[in-house]
Amino acid sequence: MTEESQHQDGADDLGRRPDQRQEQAPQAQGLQPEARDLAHQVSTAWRCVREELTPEQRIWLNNSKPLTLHEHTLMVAVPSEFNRERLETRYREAIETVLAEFFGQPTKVAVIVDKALAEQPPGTTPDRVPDVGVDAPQEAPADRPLEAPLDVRLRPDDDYVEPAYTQRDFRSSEYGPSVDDPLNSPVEGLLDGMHRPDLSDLTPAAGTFSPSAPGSDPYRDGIDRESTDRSRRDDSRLNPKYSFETFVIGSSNRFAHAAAVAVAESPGKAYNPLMIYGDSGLGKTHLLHALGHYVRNYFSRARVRYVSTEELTNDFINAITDNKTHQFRRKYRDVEVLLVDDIQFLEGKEQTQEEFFHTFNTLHNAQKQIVMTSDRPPKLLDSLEARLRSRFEWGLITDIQPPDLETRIAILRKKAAQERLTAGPDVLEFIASKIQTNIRELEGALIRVTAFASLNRQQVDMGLAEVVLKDLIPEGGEAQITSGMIMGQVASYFGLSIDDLCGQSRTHVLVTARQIAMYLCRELTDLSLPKIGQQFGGRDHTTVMHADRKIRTLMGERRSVYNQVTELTNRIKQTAARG
Ligand SMILES: Nc1ncnc2c1ncn2[C@@H]1O[C@H](COP(=O)(O)OP(=O)(O)OP(=O)(O)O)[C@@H](O)[C@H]1O
Repeated sequence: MTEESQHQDGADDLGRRPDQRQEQAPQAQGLQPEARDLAHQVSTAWRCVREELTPEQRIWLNNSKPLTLHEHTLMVAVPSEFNRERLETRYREAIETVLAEFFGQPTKVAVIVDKALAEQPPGTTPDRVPDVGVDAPQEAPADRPLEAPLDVRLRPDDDYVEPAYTQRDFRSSEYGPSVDDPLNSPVEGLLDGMHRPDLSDLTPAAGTFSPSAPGSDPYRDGIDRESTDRSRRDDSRLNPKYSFETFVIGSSNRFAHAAAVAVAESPGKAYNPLMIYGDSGLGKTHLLHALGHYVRNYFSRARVRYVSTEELTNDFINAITDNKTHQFRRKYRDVEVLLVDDIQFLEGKEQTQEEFFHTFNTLHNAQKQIVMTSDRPPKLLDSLEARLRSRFEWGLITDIQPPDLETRIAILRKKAAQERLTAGPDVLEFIASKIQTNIRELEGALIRVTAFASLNRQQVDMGLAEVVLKDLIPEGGEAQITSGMIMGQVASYFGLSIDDLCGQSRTHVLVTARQIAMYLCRELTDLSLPKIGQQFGGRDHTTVMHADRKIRTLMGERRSVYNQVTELTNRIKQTAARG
């Protein structure tokens, strides 16, 4: 669904009815009409809020800036955590009442902190979206404060604006995990990729990255040291490569990213739960891990747990079988942040739903943060209990859409730099133009191209990229590929049976064939790691992850593996195309 797609009732994705869309912003220059319209709506809505609030309420809006409207949520930046808390706890209702009236339907307000706004004298921040070139109507001058609420800028908590992307931050035992703790020491890859991302015009609000002040860490005090240490010894199972620094922001994921940052800055306080939904391979898991890293790095004592829904279900089944439900509950309830991936897999699992319902309530009541991802918005999770679905809608729901061409190029550029792959801008653009809907496939294509060049000791140029991608993308578009197809083709290619692939034998040929099959399942299907593991004789998701990484590496090192993978990909795609 694109931003401008239409709903049956004629409203677009922003919830605007046709009559509302007629009210165009006057003479906005340099933007597409839709963007101008949106910019105008957002700034006018925020101006209405200002006008409707009482003077005491209004002073808390000084130096605020409306950013964007996404579905039924208006996102606004304010200069400090203090302002944000005020707006959220005291004035949210008043603001949302005005917004509902303005947009003609319930509209939420989502507040993030941009400390750069504090540098502007109160009243100078325009109530307009930050797009250059929007010729929004003149704003009414902001009210002068009756008292100076923004003196909060002088509080030590809010003074702290350490740049977020320095190695020192992550080594610092003050803001981050202790360096003595081997599990918490800076992780390989995290520091490698620790440059400021090239966000340029893709950045929503630089200030959203400012970490909270050390003194504002709600988890520094009051948490039993022993339980904290115990939990930090526990692996929170976050992939070090999935951080905010390595996440490229574009219009397709800007809101989801900003929401994730807002939650990471104030776990349990900002939006609870946060639900990120979207199709496969668009970065939901990446954002979930990034949020987890951020919390672990900046709230030194917060316990973060990441789990896929399939593992959660397996864990629960094991807990019942082994009579260990007590341990299960502690594992998932004694945390400050619970990250649950692919919650759609709870569908049809009634007992796990029941247990998760109680876990959710316990965490939510204790103001512990819950973040979930799904392939659909909660209201489309048909086979989920209504009480769970409605709880998933309590907080903030945001989607991720397929990235546009510029974002795809930026992702490839970042990936190439991260993995030290050499490919010119024309090649990156070519790959990005060919693969449009799945970022995992986009990355896979880059790896294929660079691996082929490395094996043949050739430059990565357009000719080479065309040859490699021609094999990868069959004429006539994508056909549905299943794990069964992949396993069948791999088994017959290596002269094995499917039982062999799923069995326990560890002969060299079998291990390679099994790993290639797992890699291809990851690359060519939407199956999650645990689901792939299940198909291969109930193996753990970490085995699949290992296979995926190993084959990616071997493809660049061994011609035989590269050829096998390429040949198999062709055969599988041809089989799928034949139906
Ligand atoms: N905006 C982005 N910037 C950089 N890399 C990205 C971005 N979005 C996705 N990726 C990369 O694309 C790959 C797939 O992303 P991820 O696994 O997070 O997708 P997903 O939406 O969770 O998919 P699934 O639903 O299949 O689990 C990952 O390697 C991730 O790092």
